[in-house]
Amino acid sequence: MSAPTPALAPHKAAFLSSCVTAGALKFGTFTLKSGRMSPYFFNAGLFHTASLLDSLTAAYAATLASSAVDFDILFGPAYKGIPLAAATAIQLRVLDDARFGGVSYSFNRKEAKDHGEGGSIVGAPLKGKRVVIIDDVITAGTAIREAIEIIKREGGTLVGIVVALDRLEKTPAKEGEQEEAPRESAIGEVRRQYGIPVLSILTLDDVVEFLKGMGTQEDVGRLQEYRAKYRASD
Ligand SMILES: O=P(O)(O)OC[C@H]1O[C@H](OP(=O)(O)OP(=O)(O)O)[C@H](O)[C@@H]1O
Ligand SMILES: O=C(O)c1cc(=O)[nH]c(=O)[nH]1
Repeated sequence: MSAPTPALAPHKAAFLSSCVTAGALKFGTFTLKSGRMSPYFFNAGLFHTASLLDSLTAAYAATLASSAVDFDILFGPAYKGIPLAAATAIQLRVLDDARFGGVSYSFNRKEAKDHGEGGSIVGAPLKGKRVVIIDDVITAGTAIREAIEIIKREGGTLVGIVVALDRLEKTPAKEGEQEEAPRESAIGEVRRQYGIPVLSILTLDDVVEFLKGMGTQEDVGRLQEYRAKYRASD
């Protein structure tokens, strides 16, 4: 294996290296939630050691802190968003206690609890609060739209979204649309529809650049082919 390509910003190359250490970025053939077949897959669940979770959530915190988004609560959609939101809240406080010491986290249950405290929200109540969603990946946008509905229903105001990876891919074809026709990404749709920033630590372009320095010709070729086929118009 050779060193990462110099075209990447150092913090992105460092994060990609920890993806490789965690085994969280895989190349092969994967079925996505949307049903699309992808030659790569990002599994945030594999950042499960203290040091890997530290490096992943430090990258979320740095991305959010360098933006102008003002917020009260980090919301992590079940399941993978849960540890990401909680650990990012700690990272933000470590980064700047005066600015972020009062930040809370919150998440949903996939099934509502019918005993004890009951309900489907754990952590900070969202009512009247400015909420940032912290999740791993947005592809077709199904998961993020569910999270947005929960925040609305609970009376919170969505002010931003941060994901680890922007796959830069167009939404699946709706009825009557041709699969090959140009379309916006789910991230682009959400940005436009809600007028909020959707930030990412990495994009597919970064993964391709990184792989050029680390991977096989075959994997690079398959990623480039996939990107050409599914790249969004925005
Ligand atoms: O944009 P989409 O097409 O919806 O796909 C992306 C989402 O799918 C996965 O979550 P999943 O619902 O599988 O839940 P998990 O966090 O429990 O793995 C992934 O963690 C993203 O959140
Ligand atoms: O689209 C998905 O389902 C998806 C893609 C990906 O790279 N990682 C993930 O957890 N889900």
